[in-house]
Amino acid sequence: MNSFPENIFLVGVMGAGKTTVGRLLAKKLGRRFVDSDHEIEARCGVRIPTIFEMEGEEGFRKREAQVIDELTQEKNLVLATGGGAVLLPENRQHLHQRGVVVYLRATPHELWLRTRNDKGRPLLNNDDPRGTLEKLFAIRDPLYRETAHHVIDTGKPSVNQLVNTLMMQFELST
Ligand SMILES: Nc1ncnc2c1ncn2[C@@H]1O[C@H](COP(=O)(O)OP(=O)(O)O)[C@@H](O)[C@H]1O
Ligand SMILES: O=C(O)C1=C[C@@H](OP(=O)(O)O)[C@@H](O)[C@H](O)C1
Ligand SMILES: [Mg+2]
Repeated sequence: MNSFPENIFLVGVMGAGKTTVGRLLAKKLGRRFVDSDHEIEARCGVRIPTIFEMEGEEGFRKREAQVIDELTQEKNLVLATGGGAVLLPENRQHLHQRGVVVYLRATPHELWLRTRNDKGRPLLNNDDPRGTLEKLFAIRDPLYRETAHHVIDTGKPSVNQLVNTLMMQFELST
């Protein structure tokens, strides 16, 4: 038995490292890892951009809320959410109340460097992805802070360093 929190939920803007850090953290803790985007894709049988094309962002958000409600009721899970998961109050509440939430934070510039070659994020497939990230950061940063129990800067440290820092932080705070 270890003293780590039962559920760990990662939030943050696109490119913060939720999927990458979450997967390694779960491996080190021997926990199940789920990414809400991957779960939505598995249920729909199509990739995220196709869901946005067919149902718009609104349709995607409904699917995301359903998946987050279900997954947050599990135990011993590391969950990487999509960057927009905090937009709905019900998601913020479920995440905050059902696990320990970590906000992986980075600057819009750092986020842009990490996402600029990846076409799998429909909200960034426009002429000004950098400006979009700045706007999303401004709107969502307060929502991530409201939802999270911990905030950690991910701009400089490696994925390994972040996972080690998180494991130490959980050990100290439980
Ligand atoms: N701490 C980090 N240092 C360097 N690159 C990172 C770091 N965290 C994530 N990345 C890279 O950034 C990209 C986006 O990471 P990802 O985990 O998909 O972010 P998110 O799920 O938050 O959108 C990936 O190519 C990943 O390898
Ligand atoms: O920020 C957002 O609204 C989104 C973030 C994406 O996940 P990542 O944050 O893992 O890239 C994915 O859920 C979808 O493209 C929408
Ligand atoms: Mg992700």
